[in-house]
Amino acid sequence: MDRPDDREPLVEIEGLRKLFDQSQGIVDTVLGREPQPVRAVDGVSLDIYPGDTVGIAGESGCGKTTLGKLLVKLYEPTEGTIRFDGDDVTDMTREDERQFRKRVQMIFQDPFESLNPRMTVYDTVSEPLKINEMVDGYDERRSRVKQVLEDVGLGPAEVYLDAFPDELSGGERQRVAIARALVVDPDFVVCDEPVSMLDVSIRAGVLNLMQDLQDEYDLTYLFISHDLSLIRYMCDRAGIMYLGNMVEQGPTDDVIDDPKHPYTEALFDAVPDVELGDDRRRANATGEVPSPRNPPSGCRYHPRCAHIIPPEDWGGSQAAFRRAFQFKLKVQRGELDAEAASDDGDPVESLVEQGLTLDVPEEYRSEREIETGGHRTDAASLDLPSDARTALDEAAEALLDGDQDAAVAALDEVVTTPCASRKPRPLPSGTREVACHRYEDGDANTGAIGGSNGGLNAAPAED
Ligand SMILES: Nc1ncnc2c1ncn2[C@@H]1O[C@H](COP(=O)(O)OP(=O)(O)OP(=O)(O)O)[C@@H](O)[C@H]1O
Repeated sequence: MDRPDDREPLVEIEGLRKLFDQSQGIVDTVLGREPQPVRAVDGVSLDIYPGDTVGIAGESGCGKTTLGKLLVKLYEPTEGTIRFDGDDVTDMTREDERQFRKRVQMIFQDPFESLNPRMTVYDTVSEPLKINEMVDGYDERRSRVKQVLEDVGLGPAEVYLDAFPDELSGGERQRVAIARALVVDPDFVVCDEPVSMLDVSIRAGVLNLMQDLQDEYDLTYLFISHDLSLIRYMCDRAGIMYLGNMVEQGPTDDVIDDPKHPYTEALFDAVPDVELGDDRRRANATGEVPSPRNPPSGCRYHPRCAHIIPPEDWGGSQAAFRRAFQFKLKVQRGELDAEAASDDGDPVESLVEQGLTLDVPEEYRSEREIETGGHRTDAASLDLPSDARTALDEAAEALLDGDQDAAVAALDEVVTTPCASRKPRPLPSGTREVACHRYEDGDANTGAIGGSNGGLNAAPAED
């Protein structure tokens, strides 16, 4: 993979995991099920180089904030290592940890929550200096605080020193939070959605300020954001997370302009202000994000993936396989309505049609899908191979008999995917690293698992 240069990384993350134990819900308790931990971060590796701005993007709940908090040691990892400037962060002496806490800071999304309402701006910004015993005496401390306030655009500083947070605007409050982070002259700052709570009209000003401060204070940034246009604007490198995994990482422009992982493609499709145009709608995710307590086997993304890989002996197109796989998922989840189908002329046909329909979540719908209420209704024209069609019919008949297990068993021989059997390793592909079975031979168009593509090449993804 393309590396910025031959410098040593400032932050090295390897195999990082954070599982949160959660108390059981009532259903689990009644059914006597073992509580499942939330797999918030589940095997992330990433290097961050000095002076870089790295962006982490992904849907809500994919583990971005947890990753950020692990990096500043607000959480201890369940597994894996974080090295900062060569030192293992999880195994530090008290003195090393004191130094680390000075060198690494975090700016949070909500300046209303991150600032103590009972502390003045001076007290807020000077507190880290006192805790870290960094400057001698009141005069020096006051002059340092004033300098940082001016640096973050709160000048003249005298106007702000005695103000309380509720006397400030949202933008001013976030600048105070930035000043508090910078007053100890850190090397690495994790910025978790730093402008998302601010009025749109002032966001650019705060981001530009953060860019200026990066030069002035010689900072390395990790930006966490839903906002892909912000990631594009601020970050040299981008990492895309899905259900606790890093699915793709590399130079930001490459990741955005030529996404390789199907999830990255879907994510950019969903963002109107990254102007990709309709011809870039190469992949759409289907369904909702699964629970991180019980993530899918193999590739976490496979149940929603537009490029899911058919088995080697699949006789139809990839598009047809994807529909058949959606059918199987709906059978497994008990989502097919056999009762409604029974009222139709041909209940088997009706149930098969129901199962083959892709349900596209609102944020991913194209104009055509919005018109059809999020369903793609051209299931009848699919080139399903005859053995698959037979399996689907058998499954539908079993469902109509009320036998879900038999329905799943009917599909198990024919509708299988290598994507569900093994988790893909992040591997270099061009300028980046991609964790997708389609790239295990280096390029999506030259093969798939085992060297044969099972019909993958011949079949472009559905649009
Ligand atoms: N302290 C915690 N205890 C239990 N579960 C947690 C805790 N913190 C986060 N989680 C869970 O871990 C998963 C990842 O959460 P996280 O906040 O890291 O995601 P995120 O990508 O930052 O989401 P968002 O963009 O909504 O902030 C979620 O399912 C969340 O509910």
